[in-house]
Amino acid sequence: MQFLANSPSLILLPSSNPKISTNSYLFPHIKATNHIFPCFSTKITNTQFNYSLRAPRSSIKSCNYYSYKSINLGFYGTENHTPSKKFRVYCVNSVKMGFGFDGVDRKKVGIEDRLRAVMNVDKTVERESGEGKERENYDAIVIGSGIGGLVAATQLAVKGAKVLVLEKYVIPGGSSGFYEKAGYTFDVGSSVMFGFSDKGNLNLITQALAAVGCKMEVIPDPTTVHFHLPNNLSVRVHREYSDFIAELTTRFPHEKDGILKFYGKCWKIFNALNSLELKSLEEPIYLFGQFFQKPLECLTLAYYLPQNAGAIARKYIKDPQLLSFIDAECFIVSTVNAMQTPMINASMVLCDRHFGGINYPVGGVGKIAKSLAQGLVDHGSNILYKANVKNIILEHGKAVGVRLSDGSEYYARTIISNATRWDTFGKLLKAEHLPKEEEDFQKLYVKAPSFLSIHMGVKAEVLPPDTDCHHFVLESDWKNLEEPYGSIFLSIPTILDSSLAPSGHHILHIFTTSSIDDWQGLSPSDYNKKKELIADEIISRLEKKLFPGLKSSILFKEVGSPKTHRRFLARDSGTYGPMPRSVPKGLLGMPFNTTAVDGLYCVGDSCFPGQGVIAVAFSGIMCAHRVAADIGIEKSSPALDAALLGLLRWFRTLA
Ligand SMILES: NC(=O)c1ccc[n+]([C@@H]2O[C@H](COP(=O)([O-])OP(=O)(O)OC[C@H]3O[C@@H](n4cnc5c(N)ncnc54)[C@H](O)[C@@H]3O)[C@@H](O)[C@H]2O)c1
Ligand SMILES: CC(C)=CCC/C(C)=C/C=C/C(C)=C/C=C/C(C)=C/C=C/C=C(C)/C=C/C=C(C)/C=C/C=C(\C)CCC=C(C)C
Repeated sequence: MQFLANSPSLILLPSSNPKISTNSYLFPHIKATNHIFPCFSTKITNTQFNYSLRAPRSSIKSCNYYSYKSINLGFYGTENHTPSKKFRVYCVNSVKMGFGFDGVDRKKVGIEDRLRAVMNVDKTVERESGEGKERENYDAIVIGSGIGGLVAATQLAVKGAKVLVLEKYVIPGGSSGFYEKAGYTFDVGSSVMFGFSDKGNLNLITQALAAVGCKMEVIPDPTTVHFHLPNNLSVRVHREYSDFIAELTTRFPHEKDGILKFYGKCWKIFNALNSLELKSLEEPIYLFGQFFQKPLECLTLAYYLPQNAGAIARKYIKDPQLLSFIDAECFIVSTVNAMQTPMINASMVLCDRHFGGINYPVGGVGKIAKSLAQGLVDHGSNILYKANVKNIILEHGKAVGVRLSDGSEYYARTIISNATRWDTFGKLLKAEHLPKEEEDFQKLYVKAPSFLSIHMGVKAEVLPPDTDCHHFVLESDWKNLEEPYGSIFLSIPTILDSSLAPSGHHILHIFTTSSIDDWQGLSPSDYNKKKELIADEIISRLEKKLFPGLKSSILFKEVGSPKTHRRFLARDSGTYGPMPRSVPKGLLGMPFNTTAVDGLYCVGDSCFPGQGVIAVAFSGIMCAHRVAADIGIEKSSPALDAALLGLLRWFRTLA
C-alpha cells in the first residue's frame, strides 16, 4: 500500500468490535483492523445521509455520514458478516486528488471508485473543481444518465471498461426519473414500459438490468392504454392480442380483414426483430453474422427499414376513422401520425405490448434508473451528480474529454453524449464544428414539441371501479390529434402500485403536447398564471370526459411547462425527442451512434431508432457494442468497419 503514503486518506476503524473483519470483496487489499485507503476527493456538504453501498458481492448495506468526519457502515447479515457491525471512517485529509495512481493496478483504482459510489442518488455531494486532470483514465465518459446513457455505461462496465457518467441533475434517469413530494412518488415521464418482460430478445430493459445483476419486481398492466376518441370511439388495448383484435373488430366489423392484415404485418416484423440478438448495426462482424444466421429475418427488416406504418395501413384499410385510430396508436409513441412513424418502430410497440406485455416496476419507473446507476457502481465504474458538462474537449479533431461548468476537466478514450443531438452539437461542441452528417440530421428531423405536465394527488373515490392505468383522450375532432393541447395523455400508476401514494389517494399524471414558444417572454407571475389556467382547462376536459368531480378531489397539484422540462431534463426547448420534418423514409435517415467527430458517440433518442425508453435502451446497447469494439474489448475489423460505416453513411443520404 505504498501508494497510500502520500495520499489523502480515509482511515477505517472498527468502531466497537475490534475483531470485525473488513469486507474482503469491497476492500480486497485491506487485511488489518485499522484500514487506510485513498480518499475520494469530495466535500460532504450535508451532515446526515443514508447511503446504499451495494457492491455485487459486498455485504455492505448502508453507510451513514454522521458528521463531516465520520461514516458508519452497516452490513448485511451473510454467512461471513454479522449484521449491523459498524466501522468508523475518518476523513483524515480532504485534499483534492486526481484519478489514477502511478503503479497502482485497476483493482486498486476500482476501490477508490467504489468509495466514490457513496455519492449515491439520495445525497448531495459536491465535487471540488480542478480534480480529475489525469489523462485517459477512463475508457468512456458518458454525458447524462438518461436510460440511453445508463444502458451504454452499464453495458460497457460489464464488458470490463471503466466508465464515468456525468449527470447534471441530482438523480439518474432524465425523462425516466422520479420525484417525491407530499408522500407521492411521481414518474417524471410516461409509465408505459415496453421491453420489460421476461420473454424473448426484445425485453431490453429487463436485459439491461440483468446485465448488472438486477431483477425488478413488476406488475403486469392488463390494458396498455384505453383510447377515448372522437365519435365516442372507445378502444381498450388489452394485454391479450386476441381480446384487443376482438374489441377493434367489434368497432370496425367491415374492416376485420384489413385489421388482421395490418397487425399481421406488424407481427411479421416483430418476430424478425425478436429472433435477432440485438447489438450494434454499425459493427460489421456482428451484422454480417446475423445476416448469415438469420437471412430471412434480416432481409425482412431491411425491406421494412425505409417504410412507414401509415402507408402500409393504407394498403389494407380504407375506413378513415380506423386509419385515424392507427394514427392515434402511432402518435402516443412517436408524437407524429402513422404516415410519419417508421414501420419497424410501430411494429415493435404494437406487438411487444401483447408479446411481453406492459409491466410496471414496483416502486415506480425511477427505480429502473436507480438500479442501473447502482449496478454501474457495483461494476467498478462511477457516476457523479451535479456534474454539468459545458464542453466536449477536442484535440486534433478528436473528442478526448469534457469540461464541467465548475471548470473541472475529465478525460477518456471515448466520449458518449446522452444529451440530444441539438444540445451535443449546438452547445457542447461549438457551432463551427457542426459536421455535414449533423446538418443532414437537422434537415430530416426537427425537435418534437415538449409537454405541459400536471402531477396530481387525488382522493381515490373519484375514480370509477375498474379504471385503467393509461388513457389517451381526444374528444371531438381527429384534426386536433397533433395540435398543441389537442389530446391528453393520462397515467394513473397507483392503479397498479398503490405504494406510490398515501393510502386512499391516487396519482394522476396528465400531459399534453406544448411548444416552448408558447411560454417565452412571460413575467414570472404571468408564467405561473398561464400554467394554472392551462392546467385548469385540461383538468376540466378530463372531468367532463372521464371523472366527474375530479377538481374537487384534488389534494396535490404541480404543473410543469416546456421550460420545466428544459430546465430539469437539459433538453433543448424541452423537446420530447426528434420527429421527422416531413414523411421520412422509415428509419433510414436516423443516425446510429458514431458521429463525424472521432472519439465522440451519441446515445439516446436522437439516435436510431428514436424516441421511447426501450428505443433508447437499444441505442445504449448498440453504442456500448460499437465503443467496445473501438477500444479493443470486443472483436473488430478496421477494414470492414470503414466499409460498413461508409455504406451506412451513403444509405442515410437516400433518406
Ligand atoms: N418526456 C417524457 O415524458 C418522457 C418520459 C419517459 C420517457 N421518455 C423517453 O425517454 C427518452 C429520452 O431518453 P434519453 O436516454 O435519450 O435521455 P434523457 O433526456 O432521458 O436523459 C438525458 C440525461 O442527460 C442529462 N444531461 C443532458 N445534458 C447534460 C450535460 N450537459 N451535462 C450533464 N448531464 C446532462 C440530463 O440531465 C438527463 O438526465 C425520450 O425519447 C422518451 O421516449 C420521455
Ligand atoms: C444495418 C441496416 C441498415 C440494415 C440491416 C437490416 C437489419 C438487420 C435491421 C435491423 C433493425 C433493428 C434491429 C431495429 C430495431 C429496432 C427497435 C428495437 C425499435 C424499437 C422501437 C421502440 C419504440 C419506438 C418505443 C417507443 C415507446 C414510446 C415512445 C413509449 C411512450 C409511451 C407513451 C408516451 C405512453 C403514452 C402514455 C399514455 C398515458 C397513453
